[in-house]
Amino acid sequence: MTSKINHKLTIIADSNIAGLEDFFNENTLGQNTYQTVNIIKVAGRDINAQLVAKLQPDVLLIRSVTKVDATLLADNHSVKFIGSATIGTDHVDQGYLVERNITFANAAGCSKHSVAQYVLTAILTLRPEYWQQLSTSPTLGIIGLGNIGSILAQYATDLGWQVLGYDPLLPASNINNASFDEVISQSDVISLHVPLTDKKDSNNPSGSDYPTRHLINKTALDAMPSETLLINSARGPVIDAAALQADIESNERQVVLDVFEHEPYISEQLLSKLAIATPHIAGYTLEGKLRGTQMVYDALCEEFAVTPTQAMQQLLPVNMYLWSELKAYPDRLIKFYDIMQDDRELREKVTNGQVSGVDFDQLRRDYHLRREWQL
Ligand SMILES: NC(=O)c1ccc[n+]([C@@H]2O[C@H](COP(=O)([O-])OP(=O)(O)OC[C@H]3O[C@@H](n4cnc5c(N)ncnc54)[C@H](O)[C@@H]3O)[C@@H](O)[C@H]2O)c1
Ligand SMILES: O=C(O)[C@H](O)[C@H](O)COP(=O)(O)O
Repeated sequence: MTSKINHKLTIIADSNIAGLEDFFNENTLGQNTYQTVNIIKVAGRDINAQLVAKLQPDVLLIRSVTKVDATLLADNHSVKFIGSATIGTDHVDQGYLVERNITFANAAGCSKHSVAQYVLTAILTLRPEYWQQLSTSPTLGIIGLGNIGSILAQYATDLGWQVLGYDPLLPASNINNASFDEVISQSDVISLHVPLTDKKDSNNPSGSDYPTRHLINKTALDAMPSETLLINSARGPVIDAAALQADIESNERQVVLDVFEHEPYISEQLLSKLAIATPHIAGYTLEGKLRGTQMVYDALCEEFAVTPTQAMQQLLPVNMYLWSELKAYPDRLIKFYDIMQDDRELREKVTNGQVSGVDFDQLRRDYHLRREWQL
């Protein structure tokens, strides 16, 4: 950024970002740098080209529902920093931001424990016998072994489960130990932890040689034993929803979805077939969201050469949720996280054959943030 000294900093921020006022104000961004910090809080889906052109902000702070690309920034030449307080970045055209010399930061790994604990809760709610499988331990298939997948593998190993992992972009390891086909055909449970990517080609140079859109398609579902529990807390389009619906109808498969191909809309036809359904809240713990804000704040301070002065620990109430306690007393799971309450609240929103986008967003906006289990 050319001039670090300014008299006013304008930030447009997604109102669903936790701790906005605590992290972004005159004191936390350096008293000598900015005399005023003006935060305009907006619903993420309402951060659009017209607003960005009208307000000419210096900074955008977003979450996954704001698409950042040439359309959003066509008539704006003031933004110098964009932070997404999320892990996923599929909503951001990062190549375009490089062309525009706009610094981008996301919050890699911020909610890795939250999502892994969500997956464990779903599995153990549906299959409590897995707590202490004395005879044969269950096999957990994990597709994508980055921050979340690898943490989930640690929890699974801690419970004595077998892990079959597949990640073509990482070297073989004690968890990256199987082919895609082996995970699909030999797992009792399969959990998806990949980014949403499309095929790399001349039109999409930033794509992937291992695209994940519709990674789980009819072919994969046909090769999956009908008793295999399938869980998606990555991105909805990683699973072909039409193929999934047909698969559940013919195989009666147990499926858990926290993300949906046509999010924020969910058809009742699909919803009624799911064992557990939640409105994209797997990462929604107080720790996970505040850690996301912290990481974006730290990146903004680095951009402005300002020493960070706000730490999330100061914002966290006492946390009594211990993984060691839950392992010792599995029947306390519902007190740690009652996932079926989230499921019920989503299903109660069905009107006229679907969950509307407005209701889906309201559930996420008003979600009572869980607490992340402490190790
Ligand atoms: N539901 C939620 O609330 C929630 C919360 C956080 C993240 N997410 C989603 O989960 C995704 C994963 O998060 P993460 O922190 O583990 O990301 P990460 O980038 O740390 O790990 C993703 C892993 O997927 C691997 N991968 C990429 N393409 C693959 C393929 N075709 N097959 C197998 N593996 C492949 C990568 O090599 C990488 O190791 C995010 O991109 C985000 O979309 C969802
Ligand atoms: O990518 C992530 O971090 C998660 O999917 C996160 O939940 C994004 O959802 P958002 O709250 O941004 O809508």
